Amino acid sequence: MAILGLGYAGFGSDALDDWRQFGTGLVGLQAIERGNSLLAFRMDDRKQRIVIDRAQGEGTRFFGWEVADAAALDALAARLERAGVGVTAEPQALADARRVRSLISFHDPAGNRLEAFHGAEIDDTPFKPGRSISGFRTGPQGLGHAVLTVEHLEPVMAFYVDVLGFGLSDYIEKPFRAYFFHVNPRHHSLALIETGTNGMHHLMMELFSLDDVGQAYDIAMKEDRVNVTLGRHTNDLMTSFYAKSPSAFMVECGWGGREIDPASWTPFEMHDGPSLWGHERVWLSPEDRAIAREMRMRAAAEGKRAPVQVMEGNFKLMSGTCPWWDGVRNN
Ligand SMILES: Cc1ccc(O)c(O)c1CC[C@@H]1C(=O)CC[C@]2(C)C(=O)CC[C@@H]12
Ligand SMILES: [Fe+2]
Repeated sequence: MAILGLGYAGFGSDALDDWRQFGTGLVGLQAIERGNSLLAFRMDDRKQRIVIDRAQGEGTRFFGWEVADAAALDALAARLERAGVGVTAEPQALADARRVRSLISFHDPAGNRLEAFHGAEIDDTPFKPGRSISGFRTGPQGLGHAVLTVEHLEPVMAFYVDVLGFGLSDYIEKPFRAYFFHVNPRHHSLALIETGTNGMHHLMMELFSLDDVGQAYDIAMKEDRVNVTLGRHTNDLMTSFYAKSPSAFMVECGWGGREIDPASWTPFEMHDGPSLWGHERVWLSPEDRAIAREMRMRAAAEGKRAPVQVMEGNFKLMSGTCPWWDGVRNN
């Protein structure tokens, strides 16, 4: 598959001070100041993973999809052009700003700006988290996942699957439509929810330790930023909560997501709802929260739970396959 992962993401926003505080103090990102207009965040050994740009309007966004090398980037550009998608070869100045060797840009059918790049720059100073956390699970799984809302699912899905080569992981048809797509062992790097409006729903970042998420939850509670309570998803088995970010989308802080084997994966329809437990939407009426809770508890009484192997996968990571772990642990 040409696309290896979600390498970076960027958002237009005026709220740089709020984003700095939110990113470092709640999520645990490392803030890098890039002049008056740009705030960059590191998550790992790369120079930047997320950028907030004051020069772009609130609501603008771009996603950086990673490919292996210059040949893969050329092949992807040719494939897009054959599919009738307009492709821009971006100048070196933008590649420098993105901290990559080279990139192209294009749009998905929902109007999201996509970039494809190779050669992410590695920083020569170790990642230094904004608060004491164990670190982010990135590497071959990319920065996390992005979830977009779309007016109509079909054309957007066709683009990601047929043109970009994303694989369908699973999907919900009722009571809403949501489709989950992978490009590597991360269960999904992209998901689409059909809401009738094209927009940004949330960005998920995965931490190495459940305590990192629990401690973020305490901070989010204190700052009144919890929008969806702590819970665990039925499909990627991620334990997470959703915080209100300073922009009009949520940030999901997660832990313990499963790995899949893209070569042997068969997509399926999810019939048991989005969560094994928790994930109450705080904006719902008490009555609607209770209805959703009843549904979860019925499934729980029937023994719905995650397999224990997921835990073993994470213990393996904790014994030192993460290159930036040692530098981070005692900060
Ligand atoms: C279903 C699901 C599995 C794994 C994820 O990382 C993930 O974000 C989701 C989405 C969960 C769910 C949804 O699909 C519809 C809108 C929901 C209810 C929210 O507003 C928060 C959780 C969202
Ligand atoms: Fe998510």
